[in-house]
Formats: sequence, structure tokens, C-alpha cells
Amino acid sequence: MTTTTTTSARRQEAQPILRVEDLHVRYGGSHVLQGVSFDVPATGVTALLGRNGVGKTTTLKAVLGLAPRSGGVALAGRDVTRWSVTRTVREGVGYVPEDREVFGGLTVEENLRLVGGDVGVDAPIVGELFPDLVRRRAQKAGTLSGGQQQMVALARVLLRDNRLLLVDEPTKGLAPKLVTEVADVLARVAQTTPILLVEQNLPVVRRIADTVVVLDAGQVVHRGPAEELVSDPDLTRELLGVSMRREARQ
Ligand SMILES: Nc1ncnc2c1ncn2[C@@H]1O[C@H](COP(=O)(O)OP(=O)(O)OP(=O)(O)O)[C@@H](O)[C@H]1O
Repeated sequence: MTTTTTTSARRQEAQPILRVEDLHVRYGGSHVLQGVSFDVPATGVTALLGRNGVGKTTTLKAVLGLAPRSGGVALAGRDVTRWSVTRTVREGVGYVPEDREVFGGLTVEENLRLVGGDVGVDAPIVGELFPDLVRRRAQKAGTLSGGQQQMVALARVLLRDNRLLLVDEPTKGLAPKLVTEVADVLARVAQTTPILLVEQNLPVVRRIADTVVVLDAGQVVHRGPAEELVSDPDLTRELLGVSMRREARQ
């Protein structure tokens, strides 16, 4: 009896927050995802990697239901494949898309109140993770730098209760200092909420990812610990077409 309880507790502990099984996406005649399967553990950062155009963004969209999908998607063991996007978001899947999509004509405060209701910038998590946004609460979001806009996009999603975050290339186009700041914010968020992260910047992957999933031509070609991949220049070259420069690895 004791053994059964222990086994069941272990099984629960080991249950992934997200399970993707044999996921397919077709856009017209183009078969973009061709049977993608992977798990996202219930803790930490899982980085979804791959060369340009292999289907990383499409995978995030298919998990949410924003891309036409077939196959299995389970959130904490529940099959969500028939759920609407709205329901999936309400059930705790937060999405930060690649293009940031802040409302440029609205202030930082107004952008956050769109999802944060009465709280907005005054929410404790904003003060804790984004003090700069609190200072800039009255500034129009369209006049913020790319990095600051990324912080608004992240803060907006974090005002909800999330069980899983899908974050698409949050450091793209940012200056090195801001890349580090965004990575640090994500690392702190991941202490409480698992993240599936599309990221091209390998030093960021090394800094914050625990696990990696590599796509190529619409299929998973590698899964494993992040450190194993990023510390192996031959493997990164083979799978991603790039390798970590020596100075970036230090
Ligand atoms: N709405 C769409 N209609 C048709 N084709 C699409 C659509 N969205 C994406 N694709 C195609 O699907 C493929 C995968 O695109 P996706 O954006 O998922 O790749 P990615 O790995 O995220 O690329 P990148 O690293 O360049 O952002 C590409 O060939 C792209 O042109």
C-alpha cells in the first residue's frame, strides 16, 4: 500500500506541465510540424531551439490553438486539444508572442490595466520584477525602447495566474545589457512558473534553460539537458548551424 502511494506521488511529481504528442500543423500544402512530441517539465525553463523557419513559433501557436493542429496537447495531464484559445489562456497558459504587441498609444499603466484590472502597475509582481515600468507608468508604450516594451509584454502576462508560460524570442533585437535583464527576469519567473522558451541566443539558453528541445524540418531531433548541448560546439553546429563563441561561454 505504502509502495503504491509513494509510486503515485512520484508519478504526480514527475508529471510534465505540458505534453505534446505527434503534433502536426499544415498551412495549405505546407506540412510545417510533422509529428512533434516532447514534454515540458513542471519546473524551470525548457528552450525550444532550431534554425530559422523550422517551426518553433508554430509549435507555440499550436500548443495554444492559434495554429491549425492535429495530435495531442495535454496540460498537467488534461487533454486540451478541443479547448478554445480563450479557455487555454484562462486555464493558465500565458503567451508572450515574438512581436511584443504593446499598445503604443496607451501608457504603461493603461497597457497593464488592460489585463490587470484595478491593479496594473501597482501589482506587487510589477514592483518586484519591473521597477523601471513603475517609474515609467505614465509614459506612452510606443515611446519605450524595445527592451522596455518587452518588459511591458512580459509584465502584462504575469499579471494573470499562469501554470505555464510560452515565450517567443524575448531577447530578439535587444542590446546586450537588456538581453541580460530580460533573461534574469525570466529566470526569476521560472522559479515559480515553468517556461517554454523559443530563444536563438545561446548564451541566454546556457544562462537560464534547464532542458532543450531542438526542432529540424518540423520534427524533434534532439532533447536533453541544456548544458549538454551548449557546451558541445560540434553538437550546436550540427543541430543549430552555430556554435557558442568562446567568450560568450564564460
Ligand atoms: N500562417 C502561416 N501560413 C503559411 N505558412 C506559415 C504560416 N506561419 C508560418 N508559416 C511557415 O511555417 C514555417 C515555420 O515557421 P515558424 O515561424 O514556426 O518558424 P520558426 O522556427 O519560429 O522561425 P524563426 O526562427 O525564423 O522565427 C515557415 O516556413 C513559415 O514560412
